[in-house]
Amino acid sequence: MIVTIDGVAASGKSSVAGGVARALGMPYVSSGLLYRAATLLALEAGTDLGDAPALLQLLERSPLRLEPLPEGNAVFLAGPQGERDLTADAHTGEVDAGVSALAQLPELRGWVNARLRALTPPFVAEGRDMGTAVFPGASAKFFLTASPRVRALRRVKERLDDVDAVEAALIARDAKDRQQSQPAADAHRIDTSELDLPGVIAAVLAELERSGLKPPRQAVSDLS
Ligand SMILES: Nc1ncnc2c1ncn2[C@@H]1O[C@H](COP(=O)(O)OP(=O)(O)O)[C@@H](O)[C@H]1O
Ligand SMILES: Nc1ccn([C@@H]2O[C@H](COP(=O)(O)OP(=O)(O)O)[C@@H](O)[C@H]2O)c(=O)n1
Repeated sequence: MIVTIDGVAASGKSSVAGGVARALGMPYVSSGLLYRAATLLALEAGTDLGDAPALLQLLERSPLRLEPLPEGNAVFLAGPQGERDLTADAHTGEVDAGVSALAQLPELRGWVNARLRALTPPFVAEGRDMGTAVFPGASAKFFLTASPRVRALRRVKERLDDVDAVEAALIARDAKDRQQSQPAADAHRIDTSELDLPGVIAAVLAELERSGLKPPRQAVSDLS
C-alpha cells in the first residue's frame, strides 16, 4: 500500500506523514529531502542550479542514501571517510531559496522519481506530486494546505526567524513550485489552519479507516 501526502511548503506534510506512518507501522518517504540534498551538493560544489547535465554529473559522483524511517527521514552522502549526514544542512535558508530552481528541471525530477519508484511498498510518501506524477495509483491521497501566516508561525518556532520574512519566502516558494503542486483529482484536501497536528493525523487515519485501508481502532468498550 502507498499513501501519498502532498501539500504546500510547511503545511505539515512530514509531521503528518510521520504520524500516519507510525500508526500504520510503515515508513514514510520525504521526496523533498532528495531535492534538498541535491541542492545542497550543488551549492557546495558551485554548480549552477539551472544546469541539468552538470547537476546530473555531480549526483552521479555523489552517492546519496535516503533513510526513510517512520520517526524521521535522513539523507547521507557516502565518502572516503564514511557517510556524512546531510539532513540538517539541507534545511537552511540557502537551500530553501535555491531548491525550486533545481526542482523545475525535468531531468532532476526524473532523477528523484526513479529513486522513489525503486522503494519497496508499503510506505507513506510526502511531497508535492506524489499523488499525481509519481504514484498516481496510490491507495489513498491527501493534500494539505494552511494559510501562509499559520505556516510561517509554525516554521519560525523551528528556525527562530522573522515571521514576515518567513511568510514572504513561503509565498515565493509556493509560486515557484506551483507547477508540480497541483492536488490530484482524487486527493482528500485538508486545510490544517485550524487543526493541531494530532487533529490532522486523526483526520487522515479516519479517512483510511472509512475506506477500509486501516482496521478501526478498538473501542474501549470492546476491550473487556
Ligand atoms: N496542524 C498543525 N498544527 C500545528 N503545528 C503543526 C501542524 N502541522 C505541522 N506543524 C508544525 O509545523 C512545522 C512544519 O511542519 P512540517 O511537517 O515540517 O511541514 P512540511 O513537511 O509540509 O514542510 C513543524 O514544526 C510541525 O511540528
Ligand atoms: N515532490 C516534491 C517535493 C519537493 N519538491 C521541491 O523541493 C522543495 C523542498 O521540499 P520540502 O517538502 O522539503 O519543503 P517543505 O515543504 O518541507 O518546506 C520544494 O520547495 C520543491 O521545490 C518538489 O518539487 N517536488
